[in-house]
Amino acid sequence: MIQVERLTKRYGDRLAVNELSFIARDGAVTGFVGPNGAGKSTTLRCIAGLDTPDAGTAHIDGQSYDRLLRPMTVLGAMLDPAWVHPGRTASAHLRWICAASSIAKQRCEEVLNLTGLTNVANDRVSSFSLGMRQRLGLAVSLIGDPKHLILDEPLNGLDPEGVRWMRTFLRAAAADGKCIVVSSHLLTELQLVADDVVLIAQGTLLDQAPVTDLVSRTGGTAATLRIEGAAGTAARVLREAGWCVTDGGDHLSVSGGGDFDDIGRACHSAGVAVLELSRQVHTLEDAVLGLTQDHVEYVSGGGQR
Ligand SMILES: Nc1ncnc2c1ncn2[C@@H]1O[C@H](COP(=O)(O)OP(=O)(O)OP(=O)(O)O)[C@@H](O)[C@H]1O
Repeated sequence: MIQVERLTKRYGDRLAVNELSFIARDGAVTGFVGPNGAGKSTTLRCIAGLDTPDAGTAHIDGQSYDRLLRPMTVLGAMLDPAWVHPGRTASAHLRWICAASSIAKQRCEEVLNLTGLTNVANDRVSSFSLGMRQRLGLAVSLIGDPKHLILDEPLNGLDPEGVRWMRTFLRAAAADGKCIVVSSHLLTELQLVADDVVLIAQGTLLDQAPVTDLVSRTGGTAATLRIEGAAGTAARVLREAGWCVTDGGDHLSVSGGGDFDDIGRACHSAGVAVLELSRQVHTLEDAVLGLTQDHVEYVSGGGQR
C-alpha cells in the first residue's frame, strides 16, 4: 500500500503540493490525474525518495523510501525516461543498475525480454525512440522485481501494440497483488486500466474514488434525440420535465439528473415521434474535465491564468 499523508512540497515560493493525502491500495491500479502543473510528478518523486517533502509523509508499506532495507525490491519507479546516458547500450545500463544494487545479472535479460527490448539490447540509447526509452524506463523499474510500482506517464510515446501491452502488463501486476500508481493525461486509456482514481489540482486533492463511481457520480444522464416534426414541441416538453435541452435543428441534446427512459416517455406523452434516441456515454475524461475546470492553470489559447 502507498499512503500519502498531508504531503507538502514547495519550490521557492511555488507551492507544488499542498497537504495532499490519499491511499493507493494493493491489488489495484490507481490512476493519478490532474491538469499540467498539478503536482503529480512532485508527489511521485517524494514517494520514491527523490524529493524531500517540506511536511507530511509518503509511505510504502508503512515506511518512507529511505527507510526501506532493499528499496528496489519494494518499489519500482519510472519517473523520467530521459535520464539514461545516451552513449550507453540498454544492456549496459541495466547491468550497471544490477551491479550498483546487488541484483543478479540474469535479471537484465529477463526485464529486457519482458519489455520487448531484447533485439535492441546492444544498441545505444541515443538511437532509441521515445517509446523505446519508455520501455527501458519500465525495464529499470522492474529490475528488482518490486512489490509495487509508480509510473509517471508510462503511455507517452508507446505505439498501439505498446499501449495494449502496457495495459495487459499493469492488469496482470495488479492481479498479482501489487499496488500500482500511474499518472497519465491519456484518460481514455487510463479508464481501461485503472480501478481507482486520485484527482489533484494545484497540489491538493479534488477527489479519490473507484473510476466507475467517479464517472457515474459526475455524469448524470445525457442523450441525443432525432424527432419527427417540430423540435420546438419536444424541447418544450422535455424542459418542462426538468431536462436541460440544446436544440441542434434536426436533433436535440438532452442532459440532466433524470432517468434515461423518461426522455422517450415525455416525448411519447406529448405525441412527438422519436426516430432516434441514443445515450451519450460519460467518460473519465468528461468527469475529470468537469471537476478540474476551475483549477486549470494553463489554458489553450489563453496563456497562464
Ligand atoms: N524542480 C523544480 N523546481 C521548481 N519548480 C518545480 C520543480 N518541479 C516542479 N515544479 C513546479 O511545481 C509544480 C508542480 O509540478 P509537477 O511537475 O509536479 O506537476 P505535474 O502535475 O506532474 O504536471 P504535468 O502534468 O505538466 O507533468 C509546477 O508549478 C512546477 O512548475
